[in-house]
Amino acid sequence: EILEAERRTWTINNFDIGRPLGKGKFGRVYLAREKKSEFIVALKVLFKKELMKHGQENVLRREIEIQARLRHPNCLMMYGYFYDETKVYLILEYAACGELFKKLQSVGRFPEAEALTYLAELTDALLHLHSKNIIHRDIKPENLLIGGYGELKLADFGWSVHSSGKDRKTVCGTPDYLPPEMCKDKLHNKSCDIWCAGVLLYELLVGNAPFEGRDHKALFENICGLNYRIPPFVSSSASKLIRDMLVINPSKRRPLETIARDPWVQGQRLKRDTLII
Ligand SMILES: Clc1ccc(CN2CCN(c3c(Br)cnc4[nH]c(-c5ccc(CN6CCOCC6)cc5)nc34)CC2)cc1
Repeated sequence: EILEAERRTWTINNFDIGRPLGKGKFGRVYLAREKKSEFIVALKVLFKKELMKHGQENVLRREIEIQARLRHPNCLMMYGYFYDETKVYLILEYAACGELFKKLQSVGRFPEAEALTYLAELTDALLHLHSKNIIHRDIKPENLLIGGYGELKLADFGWSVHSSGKDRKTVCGTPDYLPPEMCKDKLHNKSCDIWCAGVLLYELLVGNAPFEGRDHKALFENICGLNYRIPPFVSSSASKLIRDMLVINPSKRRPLETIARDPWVQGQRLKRDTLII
């Protein structure tokens, strides 16, 4: 019944508010329960004043319009939204196992099968977005959540955009993850998500991002010069996959379709049939 609620107007009184799940620049996310259905959600509360002060209104507008269109097991659902005079509220799916980067921090780096399972799930989510002509553009561990079955959930579509064929210009994303074309002349398209998925795979397997630099200039030089090393503990198959995605020329990057269908990747995928309590 929460889905039929899309047409309903929600207010904060429909929810019991639980513990805070995290704080962001423009607001907070709370665990919450819809009173009638007792359905558990994550309620993202954003302060209008803060959003206006930093000109983030259209980032939020895009996040809402894009997330409302997505229905995929590896994309965090948005069930609805509402606002009052000071705040905007997004009613989001609750990912029971938290944030991927927190898990990465606590384990250091993931075993290959787990890292490749996350990559395969991210690829499935990105193929869903690309099928709707949406580029995410800001893939990084901070924007990836883990659902109750341990599955990856792509979240935070604030920087996503419709890529209706013509290339985009807005520079966005996280410096470590920026593809070369976004560091240089800023024209980019869907293949920037392939680069970011490659940076993510590296970070999940190694524990830190491939490109570093004491400042943005040094970082961009390393990105555009493809200056990174893959440590010896990474298998040759995983190394080859990383090298096939971290390619300067966007059109030469390995297409996501072939990654999702790669027999070795499929063979590594963990089963996601046990709820993690
Ligand atoms: Cl405005 C803003 C405010 C905060 C943030 C940062 N996070 C963004 C993601 N948030 C969550 C969303 Br959206 C949806 N489902 C979630 N589920 C969780 C979550 C779930 C469980 C935990 C508890 N950990 C689970 C793993 O084991 C250790 C304990 C921690 C976080 N966070 C979110 C939490 C806050 C981003 C933007």
